Amino acid sequence: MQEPGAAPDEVDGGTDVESRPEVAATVFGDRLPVAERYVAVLAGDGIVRGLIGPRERSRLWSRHVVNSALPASLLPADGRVVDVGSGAGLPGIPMAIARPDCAVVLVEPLIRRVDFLREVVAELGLDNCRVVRGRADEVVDQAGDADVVTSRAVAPLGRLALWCAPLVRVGGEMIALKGSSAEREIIEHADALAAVGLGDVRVETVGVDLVTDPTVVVRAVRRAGPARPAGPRRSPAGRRSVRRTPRRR
Ligand SMILES: C[S@@+](CC[C@H](N)C(=O)[O-])C[C@H]1O[C@@H](n2cnc3c(N)ncnc32)[C@H](O)[C@@H]1O
Repeated sequence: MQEPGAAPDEVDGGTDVESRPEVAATVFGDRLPVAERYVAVLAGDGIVRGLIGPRERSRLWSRHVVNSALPASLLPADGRVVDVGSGAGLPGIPMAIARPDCAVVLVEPLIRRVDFLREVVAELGLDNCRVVRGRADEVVDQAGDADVVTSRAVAPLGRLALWCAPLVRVGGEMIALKGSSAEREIIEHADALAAVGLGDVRVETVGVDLVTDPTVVVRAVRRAGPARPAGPRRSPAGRRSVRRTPRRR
C-alpha cells in the first residue's frame, strides 16, 4: 500500500488525478473521506500494480468510482450483495462505501487482484465487505443466497446470467452495469436469461439528475425454479460438455 500522504499522481509521471467532482459528496455523504482514500489507492497502488490503466487516473472519480456507486441506490436496506469479477473493486467497493448497511462480498478469481482487494478493504476499514477468491460458479457455497448480484465489465449478459443466477436468492436481483450495449444485450441474450430463471429484465439509467454520463444497468429478477439451464449438461462457463465417443479401432 502506498504511504498516506504520497502524491499518487507522481507515481509514473502520467496525467493528474481527476479532482473530486461535487456530486461525490451527494453520492457518498459522510463516507466521502473513505471514497477519497479509495481513489488515492487506485491512483497509486492500483496503477503501480497494474489493476488500473495509467490513463484512467484522469477519470477515476467520474468514470469509475461515482459511476459504480450510483446503482447503490438500487440496493435493498441491509442487503446481501455479491459483486462478481471485482477486479480493483469496481463496483463493489464504492457500493460498500456508499451503503454501509449492506454486506458486500467481492468475488474475484485472480490472486494478484484478491491480494489487492483484501489490502484495500483493510486499509479503508470496510467492515461490511469481504473478499472471496474464486470464479462465480465456484463460490455458491460461500457467497450464494444474495439479495443482489452486481457486475461491471465481466462478460456478455448471457454468460453473466449463467454465473450470477445461482448466487441470487429467489426474488433477488442481478444488476449488471452495462453502458450503451444494454438494450442490444437484452435482446441477444433473452433465451439465456430465461433459461436460468431471470425475468422482468429491464434497462435502467441511474443518476440522470446528478451526472452527465449516468450509469446504465440491466436489472433482472430471479424467479423460482432451477438457476441452471435445462437440457444437455453444461460446464459452469456455459459450454456444452461433449461426451467423446471412443474411436473405433
Ligand atoms: C475487465 S475486469 C473488470 C473488473 C471490474 N469489475 C471493473 O469494472 O473494473 C473483469 C474481471 O472479472 C474477473 N472474472 C473473469 N471471469 C470470472 C468468473 N468466472 N467469475 C468471477 N470473476 C471473473 C476477472 O478476473 C477480472 O478481474
